[in-house]
Amino acid sequence: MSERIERIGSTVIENVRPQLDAGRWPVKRVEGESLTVQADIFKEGHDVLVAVVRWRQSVPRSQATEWAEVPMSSPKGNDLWEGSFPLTSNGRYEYTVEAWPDFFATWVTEIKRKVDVGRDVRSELLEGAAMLRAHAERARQDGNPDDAERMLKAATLFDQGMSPNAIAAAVDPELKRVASRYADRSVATRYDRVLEVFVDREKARYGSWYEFFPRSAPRDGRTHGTFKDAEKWLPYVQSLGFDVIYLPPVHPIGLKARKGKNNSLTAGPDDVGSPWAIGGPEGGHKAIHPQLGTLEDFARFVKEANAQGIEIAMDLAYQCSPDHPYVKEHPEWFLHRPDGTIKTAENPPKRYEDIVNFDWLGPARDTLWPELKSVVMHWVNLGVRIFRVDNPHTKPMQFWAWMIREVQTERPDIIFLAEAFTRPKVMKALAKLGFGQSYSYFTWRNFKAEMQEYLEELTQPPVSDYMRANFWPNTPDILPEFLQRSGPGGFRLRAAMAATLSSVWGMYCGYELCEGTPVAPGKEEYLDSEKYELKAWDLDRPGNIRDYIARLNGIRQRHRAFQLYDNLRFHPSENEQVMFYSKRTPDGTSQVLVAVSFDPYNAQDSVLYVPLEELGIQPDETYQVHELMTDTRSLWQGPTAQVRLTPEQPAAIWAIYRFRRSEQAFDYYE
Ligand SMILES: O=P(O)(O)O[C@H]1O[C@H](CO)[C@@H](O[C@H]2O[C@H](CO)[C@@H](O)[C@H](O)[C@H]2O)[C@H](O)[C@H]1O
Repeated sequence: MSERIERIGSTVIENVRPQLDAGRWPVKRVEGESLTVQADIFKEGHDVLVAVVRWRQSVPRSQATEWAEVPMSSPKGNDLWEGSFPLTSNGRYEYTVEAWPDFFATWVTEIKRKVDVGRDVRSELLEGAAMLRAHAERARQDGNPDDAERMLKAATLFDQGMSPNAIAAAVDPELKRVASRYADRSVATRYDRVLEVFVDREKARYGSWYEFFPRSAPRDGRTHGTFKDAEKWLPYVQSLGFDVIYLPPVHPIGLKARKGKNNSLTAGPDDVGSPWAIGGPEGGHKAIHPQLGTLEDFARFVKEANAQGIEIAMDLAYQCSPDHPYVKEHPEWFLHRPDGTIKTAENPPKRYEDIVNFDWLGPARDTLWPELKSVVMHWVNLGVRIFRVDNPHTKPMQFWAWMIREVQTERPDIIFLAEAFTRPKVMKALAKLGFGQSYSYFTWRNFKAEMQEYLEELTQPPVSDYMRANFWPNTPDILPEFLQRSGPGGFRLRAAMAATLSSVWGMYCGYELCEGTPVAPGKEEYLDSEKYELKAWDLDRPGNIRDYIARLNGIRQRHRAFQLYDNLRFHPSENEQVMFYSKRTPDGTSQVLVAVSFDPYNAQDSVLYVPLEELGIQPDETYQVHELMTDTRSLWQGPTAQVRLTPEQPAAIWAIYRFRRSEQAFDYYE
């Protein structure tokens, strides 16, 4: 028989899920969750089947465990089986499925039927006795003599022929349970793949990001900031409720081909250059820009931020200014033109004249790749645990797959965010191969139907099994057209959407000030972009929406439903300008409803259809809602509610409280 046919086994295990691309990549979960594994399992005939999920933790190696098993069940009896195992800690786990026929249990089922219709079962009892002796032998070998004894006693009784005692023993559920432990697993089928799940720490799923340029920290637009200046921003960022600070590159910046203000190709003597043009005489990817400080200053900044409950996400831009030490020391790492010059980089239609690219798959990759991994580990050793990876889609997939797996095998707590705005399949492939978070098209979804359709795709399996979209209403590269015309109402509503639709969101400094002037009509770049100059940020600027942002983040912190990613459900709202959705924790202890307007200019009214059944509310039940943006409470009853949203309050966020009858009185719970 061919190996292929052999592998089917007598018990068939098919359609094991979750699994990604035939098991090529791990699915993703977060520590504290469990993984529910499902499979279609069946066998010819009517044998009773037993199935288990086999699992073990494989990374970190210091916590690797032996294979363990959890039972699977098929509650509906339709050959669909499932079982769950706990993902208690950050790392990589393996799992597979095994199933086998339990012949003794089958025998019990059959003998019951025969006895019920008065058949002579003497011969069947002898078969049962033989089976129990084989089971007893396995029990003895496993070191369980008591179980062996119990089965042998029943076998002796069966040998003595048909008696009320023998029949009673044959159908005794306890005997069946004991025997089942020693079923003959040499006939088991094991699913022919070992699958993986990568279990991130919670920060991969829930976080509120704030981006700022530390070199602008003094806020006068003239003085180059240091990490010590940036430390002074920590209380500000904290007051807005953010818990991750993402810093654009903090390395020395090249002089050759340095860009000037507003992306000009000629820089003046005082121009600071784009921080993504990494590398100068002072060092490259492992060095700190001398005007920002020293490595020690950086490490201190990270420590101070951590002490204030904020993690630092570092930019990982694998590219070099022509002045980078690598260019001189390792010319073999770069892509050269036929005339011998090194090629400059681009992300069409954008051109990056101040940087050059590595020759990713060239003959020197065996030294290049380990060096690039060592860049990550260098910063990890200084306390960084999150990396925002610049333009990963312009580098080969196999490099990322290798690099992320290598890093996370040593340090599973490291999280990588893919800054890839490109074709959907490419973005998904990056997520599959290991990026724990991804940028998304949220930034450009301006209408209800397209937003709902996109979110439904992102937050449901199979995509939610491997991709977590981090929603950014702006970045230093992107001032969306919508915000250029919307006024503060638009800034409020886009922030409310980002912060309540996804459990991970972020914004770039200036958003809270409603900064919305483009470099030119029809362009998405900011005028006087901070990418090329120091900025004088007046954080108290009139018309700012700091309180609004802080309130949104505070709600996210207090209401756990917002901290989960795949729990978003849309519900009908009669007005096309108003989107209505809910989020709840699986145990129902946190449940929220959100209505948000797409109109930054006018008030919008809508009738909302409350998903009473999903929220566990009876049709005639009165429940309390607490609108969290305005801190107002109301009593609702029935399947509809009315909302008015305005540019000042474009989102309503309700926590739901149900009345519970206690012995003394009614009290309510979330
Ligand atoms: O290409 P993306 O739109 O994904 O943008 C990211 O990568 C760019 C290249 O690193 C980066 O561009 C900035 O740095 C370049 C190199 O110094 C410079 O030539 C560009 O003008 C500047 O915008 C961009 O900021 C980053 O988000």
